[in-house]
Amino acid sequence: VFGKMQNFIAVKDATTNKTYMHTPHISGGTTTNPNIVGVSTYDARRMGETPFILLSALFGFTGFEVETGNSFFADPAAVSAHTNSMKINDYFQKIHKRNSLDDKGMRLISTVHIGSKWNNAAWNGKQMLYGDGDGIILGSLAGGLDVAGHEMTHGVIENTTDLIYQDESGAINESLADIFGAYGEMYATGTVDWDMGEDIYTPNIPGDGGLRSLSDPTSVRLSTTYLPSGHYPDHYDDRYLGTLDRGGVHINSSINNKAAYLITDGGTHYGVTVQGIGRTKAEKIFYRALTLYLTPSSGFKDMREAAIQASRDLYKDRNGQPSPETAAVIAAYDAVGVP
Ligand SMILES: CC(C)[C@H](Cc1cn(Cc2ccc(C(=O)O)cc2)nn1)C(=O)N[C@@H](CCCCN)C(=O)O
Ligand SMILES: [Ca+2]
Ligand SMILES: [Zn+2]
Repeated sequence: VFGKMQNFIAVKDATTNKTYMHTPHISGGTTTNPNIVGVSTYDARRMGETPFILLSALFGFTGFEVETGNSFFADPAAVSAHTNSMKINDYFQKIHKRNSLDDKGMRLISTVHIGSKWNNAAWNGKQMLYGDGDGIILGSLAGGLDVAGHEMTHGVIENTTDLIYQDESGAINESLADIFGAYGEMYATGTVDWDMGEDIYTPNIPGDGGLRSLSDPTSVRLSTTYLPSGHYPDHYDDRYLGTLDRGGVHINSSINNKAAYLITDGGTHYGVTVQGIGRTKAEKIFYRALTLYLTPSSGFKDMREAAIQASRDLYKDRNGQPSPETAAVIAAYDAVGVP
């Protein structure tokens, strides 16, 4: 689960005489202009999410130096957060030619051990935060490569379309975070996996999937944080219309997640058959839709139109007929009932 020891540099801070992890990471980019993206990982020493985010906003606090000491075994949560951020950055660099989260080479900052047994991870507008989990429902969230991808994609979204984190635009924001979290993990591991957080979910129960499923959202019970019961929806007609979870941003995201799954791997859903086009095409369509066509208030219908237009740009219609790629996008959004 935890990142293996990687060749990161343990930097000794002369003043505190403590070492912490810092990696001037050369990632991707062109041979003539390698983009050096700094990577720094810190320890919150169980400071709660709220006080941490407050200190971060007020003083730019990032946490304390990671105690690596001279022991060979550094803090595994810190190692995982550190190396996972590098892997996801490589994904955006190599696949989408994006130079870090802001496309300007911004430093990748992670802080681990947020809160006490905190069953969550978050993006605070500036960096990734990881809880240790309670060891029952979740293990250390830094161990999830798709979790890092999810949080870092929030950073990409904030630096591109900045979808309003509420109701339908919030659900699209959440969905794109799950989608690029999944794509980034699949790219880095070379294996297909449509679960979110499977590496950290119920650490004592192997093989029971993750917190959310992109391939079959209804197969996972809704997490108690967002709704007391029920399942994630896989059709627009079943979308949540209440006020919990900022209007169901982590609930209705599953509708667009299902569409992305169908576009990528294909399938028949509520009687509509989609011929999948594979991740290498689907990820380009979603990235282009996010960066060129979506706006902050975009909802599901806009997401459908943006994906169709992005696909048409990349995979031209032929004699008036949509390409197989565009046909897949249209069929997938038909299948999940987005008009
Ligand atoms: C990225 C992903 C691993 C994480 C998943 C997550 C974690 N939680 C808390 C949680 C976990 C497990 C349960 C359960 O009963 O089984 C309930 C709630 N709810 N969702 C997640 O989705 N976090 C949110 C955090 C939102 C902001 C937190 N203030 C996000 O990044 O959007
Ligand atoms: Ca996964
Ligand atoms: Zn999220």
